[in-house]
Amino acid sequence: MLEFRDIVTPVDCLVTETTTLQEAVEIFMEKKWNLLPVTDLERNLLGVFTRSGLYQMILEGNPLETAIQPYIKKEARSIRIDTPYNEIEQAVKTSQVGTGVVLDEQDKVIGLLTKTEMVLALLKSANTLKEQLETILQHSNIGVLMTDGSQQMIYANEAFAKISGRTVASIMSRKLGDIFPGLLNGDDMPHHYEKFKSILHVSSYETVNHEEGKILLFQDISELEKMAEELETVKKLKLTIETTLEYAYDGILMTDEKNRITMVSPPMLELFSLEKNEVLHKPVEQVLPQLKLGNVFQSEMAEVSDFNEMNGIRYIVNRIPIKKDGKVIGAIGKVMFRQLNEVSELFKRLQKAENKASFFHEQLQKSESARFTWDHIFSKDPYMEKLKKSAAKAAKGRSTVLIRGESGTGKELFAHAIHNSSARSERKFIVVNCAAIPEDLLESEFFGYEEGAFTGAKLRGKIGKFDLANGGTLFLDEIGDMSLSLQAKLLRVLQEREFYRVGGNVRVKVDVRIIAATNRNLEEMVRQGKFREDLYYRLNVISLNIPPLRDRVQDVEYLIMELMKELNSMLGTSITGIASSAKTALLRYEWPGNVRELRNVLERAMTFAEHGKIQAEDLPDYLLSPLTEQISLAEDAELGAIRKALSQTNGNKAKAAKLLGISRSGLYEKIKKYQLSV
Ligand SMILES: Nc1ncnc2c1ncn2[C@@H]1O[C@H](COP(=O)(O)OP(=O)(O)OP(=O)(O)O)[C@@H](O)[C@H]1O
Repeated sequence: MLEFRDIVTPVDCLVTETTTLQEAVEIFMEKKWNLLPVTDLERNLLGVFTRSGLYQMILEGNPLETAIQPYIKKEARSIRIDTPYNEIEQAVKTSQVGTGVVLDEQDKVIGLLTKTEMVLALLKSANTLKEQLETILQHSNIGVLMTDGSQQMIYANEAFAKISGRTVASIMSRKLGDIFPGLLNGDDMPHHYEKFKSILHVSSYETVNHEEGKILLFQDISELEKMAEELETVKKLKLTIETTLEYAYDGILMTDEKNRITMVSPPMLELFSLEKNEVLHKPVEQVLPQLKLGNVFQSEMAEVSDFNEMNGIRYIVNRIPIKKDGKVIGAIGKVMFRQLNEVSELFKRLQKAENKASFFHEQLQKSESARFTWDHIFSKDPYMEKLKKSAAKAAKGRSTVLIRGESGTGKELFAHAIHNSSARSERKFIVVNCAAIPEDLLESEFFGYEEGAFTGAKLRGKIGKFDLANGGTLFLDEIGDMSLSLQAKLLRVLQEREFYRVGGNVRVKVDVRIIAATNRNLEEMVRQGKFREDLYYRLNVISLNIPPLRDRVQDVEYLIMELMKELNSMLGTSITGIASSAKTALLRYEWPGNVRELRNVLERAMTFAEHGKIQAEDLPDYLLSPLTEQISLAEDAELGAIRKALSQTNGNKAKAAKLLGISRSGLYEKIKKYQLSV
């Protein structure tokens, strides 16, 4: 910007009232000025001595040593140096006089301002401006064309030459319409000029001849298009990442160079119970400090955390730095928890299976001895307590014991306890499940066989269960399933305390205590001729009838607690609680499979239970919508009466039907309807 100071001609000589004509002539000759400012000795302006004053002094014949004082013009035009430049420009344009005196801020004379100097200065500044503009235009990416009033090209820059594919020289000195026909369509609005892949801005200016010249600016948009394409690619990439995050199985979040969250996946929000708008653009340290994602900004290395826990869900964090040119510009935090749960669930199951295997291995070691005592038979039911007491008393003698009761009520448990509290507890306890052994093998199972007993077979002899149990106890489970012929042989052993091995003719003496068990109605079988009456009386010396679990209401709750303790040690679990909804379902259920079923249900639930408590959903579905729920009040009463009748008659359906006053087939129908296990 042009400064006023730059165009002032400094006055370096002192002209006062006493300056002589000679001195004045000499100064005029040297300085070529039109006037001399006249001051006092402090350079305060007193007036001006002009060239015409000088000529007048000479013409009037003043001698050269005459002082100029009488010819000084008092009304001198002066301008302060701090006057703004545009005001000066205006003042010079309108002033009648060609030269003004310039005063400094203290009104002392410092110089002169002439119109010539002003014009020269303006010309110089215009030139500078032109040069600056040309430099800008030459280096600009915008193509520039300029015409005069007759559309004659007067300027084209390199950028335009590049855009149009011509040289500057070939463009210049030609008419615009000749080389670029149709370039000016009369519309001055910026528009897309397809031929040069540019946006064209056309503007008009007034030439020195007052004609309308044109300035055309071409903005190359091929670069812009490339950037737009890149932007589109970036946008697509962002969308891909966002979609991936949306459906990611793990919790994932990304941060920028200031570790502020830029993207986050729904599982991450779900795990930490957060909303997207609570975390987005926030520093990770503020909203999810537990991820410790800031670590990777220091270490610049990916790392994996130890196990952490959130609301009982275990998770691990993968921290990954995002690097650009060796600098960390962000981080990715990946939280794995879903697979972990599955893996740890499988791991848990494996552990439980291993515990179970070792438990059964231990049990196997003890298989030929009675494992259970009275303490293993859990009950709070007064009748059961009485039953245990009488069984314990009976155990002391050597009489045969017959244990009755539905499947899973604990008959075998009683047999074990009887043996263990008998005088034979140190001897063997042998179990034979009469229903599980094929009919044709039962005899040899019981009595064994001699070597070579079977024709053609080079079989070595086999020791039978009676031999094995000698001195101890033989538990005959499911005695009601034994064939009549074997019943006869069994009866003989019981009576004579001796037997013959299969294929043998030597009498073998044995001292075996028999405990038999069945869930069948032996009396009915005797009546039907399916069970020998004499054997029935022989076995039924001491009879223990174990009531079903549904008739021992208080036992259900007690058994749940005791069995849970036992199962915990067997499965290696630490399930101690049970949700009330689950408990209600267990208490409401009818338990057709008795304690065995209850035990199985608990074992399954404890395998599935998380966080130390059995929930309703850990129970099998059939337990949650029990049949009883669908039974009306009247049916409820009917069911109760049938159960009572059956238990009073020891499961004898004929007697029970009589008691109920209905036909036997009617009773069978009801049993089917209520799915009673008898
Ligand atoms: N009172 C009880 N206390 C603890 N566990 C019991 C009790 N009654 C039964 N059980 C358990 O229930 C399961 C079935 O018991 P057990 O085998 O003695 O029944 P069972 O009447 O002999 O059955 P089945 O007639 O089908 O042979 C066993 O796991 C046993 O430990």
